[in-house]
Amino acid sequence: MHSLVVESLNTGVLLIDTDYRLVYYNHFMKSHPALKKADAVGKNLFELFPELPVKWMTRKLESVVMLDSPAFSAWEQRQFLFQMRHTRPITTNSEFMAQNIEMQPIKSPQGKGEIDHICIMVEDATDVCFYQQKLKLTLAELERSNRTDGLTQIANRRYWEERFNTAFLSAVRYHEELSLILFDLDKFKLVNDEYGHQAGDKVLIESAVLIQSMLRQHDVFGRYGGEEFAILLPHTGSKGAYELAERIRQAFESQVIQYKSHEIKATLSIGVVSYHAGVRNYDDMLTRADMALYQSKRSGRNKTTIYEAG
Ligand SMILES: Nc1nc2c(ncn2[C@@H]2O[C@H](COP(=O)(O)OP(=O)(O)OP(=O)(O)O)[C@@H](O)[C@H]2O)c(=O)[nH]1
Repeated sequence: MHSLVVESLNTGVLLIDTDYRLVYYNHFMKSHPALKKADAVGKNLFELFPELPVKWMTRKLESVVMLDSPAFSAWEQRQFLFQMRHTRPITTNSEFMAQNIEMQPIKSPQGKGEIDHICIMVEDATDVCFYQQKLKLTLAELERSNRTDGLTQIANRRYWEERFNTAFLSAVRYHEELSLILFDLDKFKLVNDEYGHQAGDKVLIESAVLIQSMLRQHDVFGRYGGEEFAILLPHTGSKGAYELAERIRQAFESQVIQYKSHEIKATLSIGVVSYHAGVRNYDDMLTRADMALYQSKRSGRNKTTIYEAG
């Protein structure tokens, strides 16, 4: 009767002796290729299952016998010990069953009161593993979309400001160089009025792609407002920032955006500011970049102005 119950379990059960020879395995374990043949009983565990991590598992099994206490292996650390295909109708990142394993010391009734066997239980954790992976991916995607501007797919204002704040504190603390480029599309209202809002959107999207391609990995490019963008340049002084701003302005000026039968051209007005002792705080730096940008607009647009103190 007992063996019938163990046979029908939806958990794998293996019984081995203290020389690691297989004594018994239940029906669940028969889906393992090594146990498909009838002559597995009596064979050494590690010969039967070459996928087992011998050193690690021997240590575990020794401790089960020596300490008379169970040992475990969770799928989070080792996805499986026994390489068995899972039978779930779901797509996971592995064709193999995720397993939680428990190794229990056994004193057989006919023995001398010492531990003479170890029972290894194999629980199928594929479902949990699958849903955890899915949750992890969903959370990562949520985090990404929380910091991304929906139209241009670059950093949104909140995330950009967060990064700017951190970079600013680091520049103050470690006396690092830090620059900021703020820019705004010129007469963008006319683009919308002349070609429609969708055309305007396309200009914003393609402009973001063009500019992103000109930046370094550590630069943080964000959409600051409607047609206003900001680039944070860590470890960059005013000369480097100005040169990059000019490169961007010129590339932008030469860019032609195709929308239906229209060829749309646009220009940028840019303000550049670099961190130096006179800058009191984060807002101060932004205000100065904004003043430089305004100066570019006032002096005819399609210009780069670097903020000069005084
Ligand atoms: N298509 C589109 N237009 C936007 C978006 N966000 C802001 N705008 C438009 O950008 C225009 C900004 O206009 P203004 O602030 O007057 O500035 P401007 O026309 O660029 O003129 P200057 O900045 O003075 O050169 C407005 O028409 C907004 O509707 C957007 O996501 N998509």
